[in-house]
Amino acid sequence: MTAITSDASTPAPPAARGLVTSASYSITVRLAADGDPASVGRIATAVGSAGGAVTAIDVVESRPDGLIVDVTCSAADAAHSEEVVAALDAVDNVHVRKVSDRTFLLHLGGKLEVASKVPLKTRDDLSMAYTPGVARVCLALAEHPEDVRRLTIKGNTVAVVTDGSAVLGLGDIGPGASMPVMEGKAALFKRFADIDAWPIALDTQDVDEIVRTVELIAPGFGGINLEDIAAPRCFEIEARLREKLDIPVFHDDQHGTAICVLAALRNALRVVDKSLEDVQVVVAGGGAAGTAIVSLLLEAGATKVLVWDREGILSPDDERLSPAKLDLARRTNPGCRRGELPDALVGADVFIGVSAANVIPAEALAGMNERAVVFPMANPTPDVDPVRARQYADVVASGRSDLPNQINNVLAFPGVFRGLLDARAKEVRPGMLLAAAEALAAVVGDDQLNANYIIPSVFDPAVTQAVAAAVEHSARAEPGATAPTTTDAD
Ligand SMILES: NC(=O)c1ccc[n+]([C@@H]2O[C@H](COP(=O)([O-])OP(=O)(O)OC[C@H]3O[C@@H](n4cnc5c(N)ncnc54)[C@H](O)[C@@H]3O)[C@@H](O)[C@H]2O)c1
Ligand SMILES: O=C(O)C[C@H](O)C(=O)O
Repeated sequence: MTAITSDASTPAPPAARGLVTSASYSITVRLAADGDPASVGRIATAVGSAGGAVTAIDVVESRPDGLIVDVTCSAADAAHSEEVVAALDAVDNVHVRKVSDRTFLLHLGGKLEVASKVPLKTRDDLSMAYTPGVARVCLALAEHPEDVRRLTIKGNTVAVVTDGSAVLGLGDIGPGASMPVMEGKAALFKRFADIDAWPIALDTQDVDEIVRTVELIAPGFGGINLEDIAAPRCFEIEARLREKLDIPVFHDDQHGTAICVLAALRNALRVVDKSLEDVQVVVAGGGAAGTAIVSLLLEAGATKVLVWDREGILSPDDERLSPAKLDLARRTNPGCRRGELPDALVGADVFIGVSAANVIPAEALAGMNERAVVFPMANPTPDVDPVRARQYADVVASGRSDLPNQINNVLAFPGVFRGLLDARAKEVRPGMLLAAAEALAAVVGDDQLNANYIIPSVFDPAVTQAVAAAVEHSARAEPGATAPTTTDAD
């Protein structure tokens, strides 16, 4: 648990600073209060006046002369948590005993465990689940390797593999520090698709070593989810693994994002009554997410896409470009248009931001066409302020959970892998990604669609089901994309 750090300056009240409380800055403060019945009310008032939100007050101990109380409340950030604690400490006859950060408490010991699916209560159980009975199953698999998916965890297990080089918006923080994200991803796989995923954080950023390591561990997995590996290394790693392995390899930061963006864009264009084939799209950020988004949009029928990155609008005649960006430029900008992001946005219908925080002011959107669609998705701070973007666009979506239209990969990857595993897919093909995006878009019915609801909630059970069914169907329809069916070894 981290200590909550102090800030010597006196900040303006949280509401005046535009702060919004969030469960991710949730604290539990243990307080000793006197026996005055009004104390609990004073405690709640103190939290509220400091801008915090009380979510629970639990009496831990009651004595004739006082109470020990746990107050749980949400704050807006770490500094604000400290203001809330200070406000509680200032209440007459109330003393702060301990402050716990609930997000850190939730991570104690990690977020995952392995559970046995078979009973191990008797010697008979042991004889079947382990030696000697297990040996017969091993020999059967040696004879019929195609049955490994059916008789082991392989058929329902995904490796979540990272090198810790591009973790969330945090950058290259290394394999150990990446583990909470990888564990979280595995927890989401289980929660939304009942897939047993395992975090694998590699202590190398060498492409050859990563490829070889994943190749070596692949026999025990039904799929590989590459996660938070920096571009352009991620492109080569994925391509080489796809070449070598007979299980699907899917870099979620690329393809999961692309599926969600295409789904959201399909619905946004329904709202503004424009078609993908006709709109001018501008993508900021030609990295992992941007490259995959562009590929899927082109696959889906988009004809006018420009990509902007550090070098300006990516153009095939720009000698500074890396091979990956050059390829992107060739596929999007044959006319060699040059300029900066505001130039690209003049006359554009759609802006998709997957670059970095605040790369343009909202005013730069003014040059876009009527009924513009703007998706600034850089996390945690979007490429352009999504609230101010509403002045210039009819539909706005971002990665933020505190605004409408949150685009998050969890809408896609659980269903994608559920479908791939159920189809016994050996590989991922573009048709499967397209099918996933169209199915995700279709979850929002005509009677639900509006500018603030272009993408469904991840808690809608129809989401994973629809994506999984579409991917499974698409995989089965693709010649050679699935493994042969099993024999009846039992
Ligand atoms: N669902 C989502 O909300 C979602 C999904 C994926 C990525 N993202 C966000 O999108 C962003 C990019 O992710 P990625 O995985 O593609 O990262 P990446 O590092 O592979 O790519 C980022 C690209 O943006 C460019 N870039 C960065 N800062 C720039 C600047 N100031 N000006 C111009 N170009 C700049 C980089 O050169 C790079 O090509 C991140 O903020 C990430 O959190 C959001
Ligand atoms: O995995 C996610 O949902 C987060 C996203 O990919 C991001 O990089 O911000």
